[in-house]
Amino acid sequence: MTYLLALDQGTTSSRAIVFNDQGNVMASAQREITLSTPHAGWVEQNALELWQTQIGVAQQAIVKAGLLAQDIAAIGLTNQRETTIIWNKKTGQPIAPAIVWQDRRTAEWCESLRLAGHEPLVQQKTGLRLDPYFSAGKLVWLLDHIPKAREQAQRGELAFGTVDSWLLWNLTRGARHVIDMSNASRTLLMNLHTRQWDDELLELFNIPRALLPEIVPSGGLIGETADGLLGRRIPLTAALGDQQAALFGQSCFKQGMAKNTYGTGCFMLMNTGPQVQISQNQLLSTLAWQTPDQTTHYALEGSVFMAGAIVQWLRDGLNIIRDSSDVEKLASQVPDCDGVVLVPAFTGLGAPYWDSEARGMITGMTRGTNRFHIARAALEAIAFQVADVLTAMQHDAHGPLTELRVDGGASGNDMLMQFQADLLGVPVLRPVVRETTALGAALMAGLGAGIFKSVDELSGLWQLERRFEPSMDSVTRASHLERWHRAVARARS
Ligand SMILES: Nc1ncnc2c1ncn2[C@@H]1O[C@H](COP(=O)(O)OP(=O)(O)O)[C@@H](O)[C@H]1O
Ligand SMILES: O=P(O)(O)OC[C@H](O)CO
Repeated sequence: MTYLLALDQGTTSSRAIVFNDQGNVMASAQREITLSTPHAGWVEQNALELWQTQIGVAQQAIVKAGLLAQDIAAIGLTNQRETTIIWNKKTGQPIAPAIVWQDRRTAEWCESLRLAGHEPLVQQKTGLRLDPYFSAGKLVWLLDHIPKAREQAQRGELAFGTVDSWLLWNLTRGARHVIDMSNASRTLLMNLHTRQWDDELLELFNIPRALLPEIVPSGGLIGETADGLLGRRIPLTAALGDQQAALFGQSCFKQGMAKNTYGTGCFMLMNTGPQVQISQNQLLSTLAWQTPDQTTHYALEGSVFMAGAIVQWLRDGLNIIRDSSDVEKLASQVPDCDGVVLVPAFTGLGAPYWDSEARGMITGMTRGTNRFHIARAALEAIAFQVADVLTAMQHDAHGPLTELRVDGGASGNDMLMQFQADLLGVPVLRPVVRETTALGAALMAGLGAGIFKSVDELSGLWQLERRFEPSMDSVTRASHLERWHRAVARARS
């Protein structure tokens, strides 16, 4: 039997999963990550903790599977995207905490570039927007605020990377300073058409080129784990951003196929094939992956910042549930929200609104409103945001989607999935393996190591667990959406 190890460094935890070559989970290990918010709008993590937890769970997963390092044919890495780290090449020490994708400290930097009229050029080159979400602003912030960082960067003493770069640097003990193409496409610095760092953008943002990693394909030999880390050296044959990995793990290999991941946020990606398609409807264009045969796929993406995180807020902010999975029981105590709508604009709104100023709001409350209604409205809010993204995606795709594949922590919630299918009017398909992010990384690693000969060989591995059929009539659907859009308009004003 051949085994593949997926390393999945996410926002809330570091995970490692051992798969066999049929895509079945053999063993897994997971550790939570600390997140700190030292100022309003700031979100940071300790880069060393990301590395230490990730290597720790990798060792644990191999042991739990009853294997030795020599039994692992290859490693595939996948990660939270956009999160920005700069470290000293000599010491390997980060110069500051990692600035997490959710961090909004660079809102003013983005606004000034937007006011100067640069957004159309940036969008045409990168497929992205001038939003604090992406890495470039975070990188510039570090260069401008950490003493001596800019001079050191100019002298080539520092390295910039997203989480994949940082982990690959550590896994190879500094032998490789690289970034995979899908992660590079989230930095605001890679030209989506040439798949190279863009000199014009580097100049516009004043970023020294010496800081940047080498861009490598998502699948193919990147390097080997350093001696002593996991026992024997293991080939590192894949790296890709977690949402792109989930698209791959969902077997969305063909143009027009789409998935939505319900994690901390929600990320819907649709494969648009080998051509870049710049969105006309407030979505992002991104690189999905480049396989070892040099085939590149692109995707349209709708990123929603608050999804499962709303449920965490019910748990930690309102204390009305103990565990995230309790929300379904609470919400099903009432037949509907009784007019209550929750707009989860806690950190503004992502796609398709891109409004940093919008703030959270609960509308339609009466004396009869109770925690059951709030819990239900929280779940519905996840589905409403996804519906807005899907509408935009259908406009970009010039046609309706025929199905939506789903995964991520909150996709286990049957009530949410049924409401989602009802709102979309599209069947929602949940696979047996819901760890599709890790699966995607493992399968890509298998391709990179030559265990699988082509992507076609992988299509048969996807298995349906449950299909949610839409059952809501169109009048009810329209009235739900109308109430939601009215609430969104108020949260934005
Ligand atoms: N049954 C559930 N219903 C709704 N949300 C859930 C449920 N179970 C987990 N979640 C939410 O899913 C998120 C965790 O999903 P996961 O895919 O592990 O996230 P990430 O990859 O972003 O770390 C948490 O925000 C949690 O609140
Ligand atoms: O760690 P996750 O699963 O919340 O994913 C984060 C995304 O990659 C951010 O773009």
